Amino acid sequence: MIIEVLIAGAVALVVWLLFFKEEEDPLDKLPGPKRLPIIGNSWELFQSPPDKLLDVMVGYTKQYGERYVFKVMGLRVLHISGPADIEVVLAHSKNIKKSVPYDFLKDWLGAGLLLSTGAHWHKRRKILTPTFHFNILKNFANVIEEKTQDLVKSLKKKNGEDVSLMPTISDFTLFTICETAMGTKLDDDQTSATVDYKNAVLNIGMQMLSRITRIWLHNDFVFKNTSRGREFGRTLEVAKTFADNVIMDRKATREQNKVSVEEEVNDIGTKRRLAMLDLLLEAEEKGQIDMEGIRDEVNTFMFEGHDTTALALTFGLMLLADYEDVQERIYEECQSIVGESEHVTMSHLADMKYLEAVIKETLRLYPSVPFIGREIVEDFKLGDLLVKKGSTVDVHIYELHHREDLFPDAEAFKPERFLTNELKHPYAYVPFSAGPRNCIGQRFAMQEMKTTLSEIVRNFKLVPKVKGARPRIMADLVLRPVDPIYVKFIPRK
Ligand code: HEM
Repeated sequence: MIIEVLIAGAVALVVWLLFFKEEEDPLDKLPGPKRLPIIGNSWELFQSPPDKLLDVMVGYTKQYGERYVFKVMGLRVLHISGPADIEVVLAHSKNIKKSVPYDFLKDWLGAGLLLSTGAHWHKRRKILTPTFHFNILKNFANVIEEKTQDLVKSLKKKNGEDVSLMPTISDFTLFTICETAMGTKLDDDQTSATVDYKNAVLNIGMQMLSRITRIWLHNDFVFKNTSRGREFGRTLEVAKTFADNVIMDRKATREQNKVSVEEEVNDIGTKRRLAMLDLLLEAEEKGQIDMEGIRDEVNTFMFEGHDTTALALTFGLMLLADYEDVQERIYEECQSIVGESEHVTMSHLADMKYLEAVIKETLRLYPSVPFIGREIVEDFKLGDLLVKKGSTVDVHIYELHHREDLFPDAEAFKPERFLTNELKHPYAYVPFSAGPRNCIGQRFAMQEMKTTLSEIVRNFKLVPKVKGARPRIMADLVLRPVDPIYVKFIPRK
């Protein structure tokens, strides 16, 4: 470790002496932790334990306000948490390039939708957008409902014992994204592969965080030749092999059944399942995407499509267990809409306004994606402040959602605040981001979360292990509980 630090220091000094002549920049006038010559705030970054980065960032926002600058070597990172600034950044049509830390994922997610930029991103977004069209989501409804029924059955078998939420729920969301978007059923005999995949995703997040804090590992060549880099490579292989198997499985099914996307779209209402992966495989046949591109998208959607919703559901169930009155109100809403009907349908879901408010409030308090980073490719202005090309902007969704001026009594769980749809600013609430790079899967996510929570509340009363207990949280790619969360699911009579 000491050697790594000394090498980093020596390299930084040589680079600075040889090439560096800092230009003046309006961002330098903004507050922030004291920036040292050459290294800026790299030392603070290095000193922050990766699992405490969220706390450190929240602390800086409290200390310096809604705009502060953190400098990593010569790179100025502007951190913002005010809705007006966030609107300008997220709505910008040119500044859609992701920031440096996202590059650390490129050996995993490649040029998939989350990481790509420019014309490549536009082309992919156009191919993939139809996958989340209302009619296709309607087609997914059967699968989501079926998976939810499986979850309810497995929770009933627990006989009211404490259930650790995250592993249980992330199995459910992983199985659901595989069976809907990928058209691949994960059989029980794949359980160990599923666990390996989920652990790999967790490790990737942690490894990425520790790389962020060690700036000498930002360089790919250096990183790949360290033990951390080699370990990271092995972890990626586990995640990528899982995705490859899903692709092979769907390819084999298509070849056996001669599945066609056209046929399946026309078959809405039947049990046939249309998959995003089919759309990609058809695009491959038309020469619009190659196999590597498909792999990148499958890795991207499998990660984005299961981890984000698992976290939102986990935090949501934790809050419901604590707030019996909220559970009862959801139950009554479900009874009045669904009645004794066996299954929840899309039109039932559309009427569940209170449940929707509960989900929104959960995502306000615990946004699955707490930060978004952009590398600025074109100068732009935030009011009077010029933000120059080459800087980075970090959008702090977490702090935005916790502002007292936007959400009075901000730390309290109050779903009613979303019943009136009156936000104090159109960008006060952006759990799915906004603008051109907003979340492509948000309607899918809402459908899945509504189906799951309504079925769970229809079937169980939720009881917390310890009332009012809250886990410590951390942010890697997503916002995670550090401690396990346990809830009892007591079957309703
Ligand atoms: C509660 C659930 C979810 C939340 C809170 C969420 C949030 C977000 C956010 C904030 C972004 C912007 C990230 C950035 O700019 O760096 C994003 C992008 C994305 N999300 Fe989601 N997401 C959720 C569920 C899903 C699901 C279910 C899918 C897929 C089925 C998905 C697929 C994606 C993809 C592919 C992108 C990149 C879009 C692009 O850049 O064009 N997400 N999501």
